[in-house]
Amino acid sequence: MQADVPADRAGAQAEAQPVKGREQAGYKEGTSRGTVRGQPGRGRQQPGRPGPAVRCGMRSPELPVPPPAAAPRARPGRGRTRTSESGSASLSLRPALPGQAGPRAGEERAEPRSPPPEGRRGLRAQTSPAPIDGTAPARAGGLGLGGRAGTADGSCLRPGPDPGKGCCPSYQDQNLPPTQLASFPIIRPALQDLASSRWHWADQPPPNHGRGCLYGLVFDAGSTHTSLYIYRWPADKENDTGIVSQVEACSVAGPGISSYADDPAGAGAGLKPCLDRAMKIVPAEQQRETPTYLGATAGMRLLREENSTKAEQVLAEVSKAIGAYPVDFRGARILTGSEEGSFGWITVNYLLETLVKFSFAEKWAHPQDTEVLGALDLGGASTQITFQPGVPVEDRNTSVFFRLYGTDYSLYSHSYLCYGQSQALKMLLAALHQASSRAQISHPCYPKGYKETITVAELYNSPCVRAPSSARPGLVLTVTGTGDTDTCHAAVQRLFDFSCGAQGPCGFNGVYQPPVRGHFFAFSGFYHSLHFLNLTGGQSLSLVNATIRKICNSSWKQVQELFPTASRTQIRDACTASSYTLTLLLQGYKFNVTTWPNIHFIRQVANTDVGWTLGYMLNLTNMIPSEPPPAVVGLLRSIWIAATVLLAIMLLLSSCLLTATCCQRDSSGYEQL
Ligand SMILES: O=c1ccn([C@@H]2O[C@H](COP(=O)(O)OP(=O)(O)O)[C@@H](O)[C@H]2O)c(=O)[nH]1
Repeated sequence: MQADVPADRAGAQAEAQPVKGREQAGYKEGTSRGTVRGQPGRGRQQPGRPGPAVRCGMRSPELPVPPPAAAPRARPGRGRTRTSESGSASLSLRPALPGQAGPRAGEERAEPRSPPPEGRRGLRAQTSPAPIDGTAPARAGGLGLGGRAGTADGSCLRPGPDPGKGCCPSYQDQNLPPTQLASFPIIRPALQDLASSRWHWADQPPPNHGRGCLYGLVFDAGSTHTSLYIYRWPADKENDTGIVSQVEACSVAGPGISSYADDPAGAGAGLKPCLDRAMKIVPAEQQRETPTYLGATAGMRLLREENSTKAEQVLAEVSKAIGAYPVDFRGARILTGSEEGSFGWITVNYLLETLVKFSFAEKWAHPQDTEVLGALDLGGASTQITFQPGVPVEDRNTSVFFRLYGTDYSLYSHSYLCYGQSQALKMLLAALHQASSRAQISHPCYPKGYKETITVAELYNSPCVRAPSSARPGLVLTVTGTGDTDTCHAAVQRLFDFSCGAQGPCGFNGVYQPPVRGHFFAFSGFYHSLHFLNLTGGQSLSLVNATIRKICNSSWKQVQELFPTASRTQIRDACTASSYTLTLLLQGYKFNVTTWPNIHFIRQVANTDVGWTLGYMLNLTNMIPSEPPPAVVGLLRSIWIAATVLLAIMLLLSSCLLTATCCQRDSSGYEQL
């Protein structure tokens, strides 16, 4: 793990070192192969609680290094790279303790270089209603997911008067046709069989029809905002599999919790409306057994770089606020970049059932013909790339191992701090300011005719940017848009160092990255920036380029007319954000015209938001075992037995055929063999 803070334009630089052999709550760094450990088979804990099965009824920082400047290349197999937040990781299932903060300064050490419905029998297949753009039609559920049903807002199709009760997916609700398969070739194999067979409950209604759900709550405390995700799954799980569906995503008013550094109590108070909402959804008698987590991401990683005390105070306040509710609160902590990327990868593949799925034999099985997907996450303060490269990951800091359902996954995962959208746009503005060295800034990515003012203090309020020593905090800067596509593109590119040198493949800023492989889901900021321009529907790279070019050449008046209902900030940033997204994907992560179609811009899968939170909860609640569930073992054994019997029959038949042939030849007067 390490961290880099942009040195010149970026401000501070820091590194965090892997902590060998130490296991943190929910995360283990180091080089050893690890697993997402579950307790397969009998005696396995039910999600969300220790002990016997629950019956119901009763979600280092590294700061960017300026490109050409001095970002030493990552050396495969060696130490640290800059601008990274990854680390060799293997996820454990040890939950965070209540109130426990995440990795602390010593654990994800930073050395600033410069200031700055059940998986139940009978369910053969299900799908979700026809998705809107950004939602993938998938078999609801993932590892053992049977499916889910829901509305666009994530609520139950038939919530009833009390949304907390009688809301487990029902047969009728889930007997829906798969749609838009063609849009997602990677998941087509998994879906086609389902399409042809029609989703249905195999033999009988679900045992828990209308009742028997467990709940889990995860706060995603991002740099720009906080959301509370309310998940639910059937209590009666079959063979270590289950269905987790998103009941609701409650958006917390205001900015991300890192913005409350000088008012920590405000961060806690802001969570209450969503906690109140959750208490209306989770039945009263189940609240105390509802596992509840808060995971903070890059915004808090940056705050911790700046002021670890303030970061701890914020975490303490949000913990206090959540702890005041009758839930099984299991801690508020700061995720490492590697965790953020890894849990996002788990979420994606869980939702698409690429890790294990319900087979025609009505058994949970490891899909033989399905490739796992990669995950591309663009937050406000960091961006993550996680995928299975198919070649050994040469840099231990970016390698992640998982053992899920008896299958080993060797992944590449890396997080670039400060290269989230908001911080990258801030770095761009700071770079433009420093290039102008006046109180007037010409912004080539802002529309021509657009004008705004910003103080030096506001511009340089992040460790990702470092104010020039001559700059007075109170100085008011005037930013004027010039709407110049080519100049914009060049300015965005200067945020990165794309050179890889002679030491092997890289992403950017000298960070090792094997060539991208397979299909990817791109979510969060990747989705939002392109969705705003209607470019998330599988458009060709040339069309995407042309559209962004057109937007970037538009005047302020023209873009306002184009997006009459969008906010001023959204319209202002349309060109910058989309240009940044494209540059990051193509030159940063090294996608090209051939691999571009393999990127699927997605917001939701089957009414569940794609992000790290679901994977986080699945891990911490032991819902993903490292070993195959008994059903899978059973299936493999059955296959072995069937294959043996078949071989015996074939040998017998061959022997009979040979004997018959010999006798026939003999009777025809041929020489005996
Ligand atoms: O409706 C939305 C919701 C989110 N976002 C973007 O999605 C990302 C969410 O990032 P988050 O706050 O989670 O930041 P992190 O802490 O993960 O870096 C940011 O780039 C937001 O600008 C957006 O553009 N529109």
